[in-house]
Amino acid sequence: MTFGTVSQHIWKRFVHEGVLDASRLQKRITESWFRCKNEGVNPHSGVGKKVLTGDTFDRRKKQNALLLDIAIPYVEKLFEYIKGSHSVVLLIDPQGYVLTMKGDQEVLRLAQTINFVEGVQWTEEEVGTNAIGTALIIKEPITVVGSEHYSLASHQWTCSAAPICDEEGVVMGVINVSSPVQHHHPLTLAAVVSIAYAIEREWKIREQNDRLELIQQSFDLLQTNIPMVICNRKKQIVSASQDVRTEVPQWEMMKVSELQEFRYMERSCTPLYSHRHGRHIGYCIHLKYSKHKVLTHTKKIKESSVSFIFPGETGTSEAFLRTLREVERVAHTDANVHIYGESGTGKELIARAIHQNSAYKDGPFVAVNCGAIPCDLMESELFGYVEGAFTGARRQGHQGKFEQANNGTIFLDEIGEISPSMQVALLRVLQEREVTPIGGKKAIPLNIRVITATHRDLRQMVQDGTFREDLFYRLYVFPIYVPSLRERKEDIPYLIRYYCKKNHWPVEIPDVIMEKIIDYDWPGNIRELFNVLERLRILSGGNAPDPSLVHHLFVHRVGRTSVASWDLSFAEHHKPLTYREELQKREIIQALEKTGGNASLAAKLLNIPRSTFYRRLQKYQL
Ligand SMILES: Nc1ncnc2c1ncn2[C@@H]1O[C@H](COP(=O)(O)OP(=O)(O)OP(=O)(O)O)[C@@H](O)[C@H]1O
Repeated sequence: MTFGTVSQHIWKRFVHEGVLDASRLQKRITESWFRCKNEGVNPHSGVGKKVLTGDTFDRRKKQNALLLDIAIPYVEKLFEYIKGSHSVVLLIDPQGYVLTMKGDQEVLRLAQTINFVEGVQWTEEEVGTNAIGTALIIKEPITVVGSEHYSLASHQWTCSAAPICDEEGVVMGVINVSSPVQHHHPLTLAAVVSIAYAIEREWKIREQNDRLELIQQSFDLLQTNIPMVICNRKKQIVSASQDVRTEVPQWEMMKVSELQEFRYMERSCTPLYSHRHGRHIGYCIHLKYSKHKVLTHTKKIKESSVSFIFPGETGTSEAFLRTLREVERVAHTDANVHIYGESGTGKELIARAIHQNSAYKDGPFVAVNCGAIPCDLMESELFGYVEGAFTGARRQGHQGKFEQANNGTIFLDEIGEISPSMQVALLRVLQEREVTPIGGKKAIPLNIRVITATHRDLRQMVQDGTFREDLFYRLYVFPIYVPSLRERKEDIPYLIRYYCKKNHWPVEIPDVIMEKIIDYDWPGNIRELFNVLERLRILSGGNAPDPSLVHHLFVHRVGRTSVASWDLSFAEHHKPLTYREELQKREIIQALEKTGGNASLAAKLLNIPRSTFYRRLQKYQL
């Protein structure tokens, strides 16, 4: 039997054999099916399991009072016009709970048979691909028809949903219309999109009105001799006392937590309610001024009552904070994460942050640079080998990276560089969640979080046929973009302070150098910035850098930007070497010179294994 665009045959092949001809399915549905498979959603069920009732449901409705207040009249209006068309209209909260449901009686009864009722949580994780849950993840409107649903229980249904977002793109809820599949109407999606848009506009007007009221209330609340701010519900500042306004030039709509950078700490926080409608609209926050600036290597970010550890400098740019919010969202799940962004932007640090904030945090974090391992060594590096597996194998065998990372996280950097045969082997390990060392007979079960990264466009590689599509969907479950330093220039002063503190170099960078640094394009991103600082520190002999050093730093012109002479190599390859790496490179060149270019002898001379020597040759492009 065929419903909508997908035949049951395609669905069956995917759920039973994992085989999918993606050209037969729309992209969003394909991606969602892979997500469901990875999450272990049961394709043969799909009946609602988590249903809130009584007090718990009332509490949830209270939490979403504003959404309900704005959206209910639209839900009712829509229902008035689609009554008798065998449909139900639903309003859903950001966590996927159905807050209200209006519909034709016979359809409500049918919905009850799969527990599609008020209070149920209707997310991808609970019931598989469906318009509501999938719209919540992709933040786009979507229609899901018949067998496009991942789980069997919804195969008789067609659903169209549109997310309701605030001005910053945060999902506030979802509006959805569902019908038995034989009553599918192609224009339903247009209707839900229009309703979502109308709700968003009204939401915006209400927020503006609440903001005006907060400003009015602040006339009475703000006292000139006490530092304090008035904020909206998201703790963004709408009004501030005179001293805060003077000390913090960009205070307007800044998050209260960011005031820490200006030495203001939160002392007390009182909720404020509207005199017009009585709902909670914001906070009055008393501050205290600290003598010392708060600067930590490990920052705790408090956002919407979830705490999150980041082992580096966060800065204040929206671009990077957006990335951190994604990290925070995905860290506690099991989803495979793919991190992409230019070289040196901090992809490995992001991977570490995910590990440290996940359930695997007590296990190992094993990073593997797939681009640095020669093709023929890759399999033994990743999967290990047993004693006597091949000529030249170590006596006691070798534990592979997957096994080393068991119960923790494996970070496969430069995943785009692995060979086609390795892609097949990796896919097998990911599918079966076990690894068999070369020459071994026993498979080792894996309980592991997999994070991958690349500076290349993996999607393009799939289109070009150089990266397997099935492996791509396994790895690309939750992509995270790390912005380049050019996109977050306001973070540069924070990163400089971070570097100085970490290297016990308590100096002020002269304005003239700071300006040059901020002006520069940073093709090698944070790695290049730290490299430049390291040079600056060495040239200054550990003292405060002299402004005249600016001329020594920027002497040659390469391409469109000026770079220092010692930076020519990385400007060309877009990947700067650290000071240690440069020493290592020099040692290798000297050893090769001494041995007349004989690699084995050079490796012996340096007292390192030949495989390491070859890896370094490749790394330094010698
Ligand atoms: N937010 C940050 N705070 C402090 N240090 C950072 C930050 N981001 C990156 N770094 C530092 O910059 C350097 C490069 O970072 P990292 O190796 O994570 O980048 P990458 O994107 O993985 O690079 P590649 O693509 O070349 O592997 C490292 O020394 C790292 O510690």
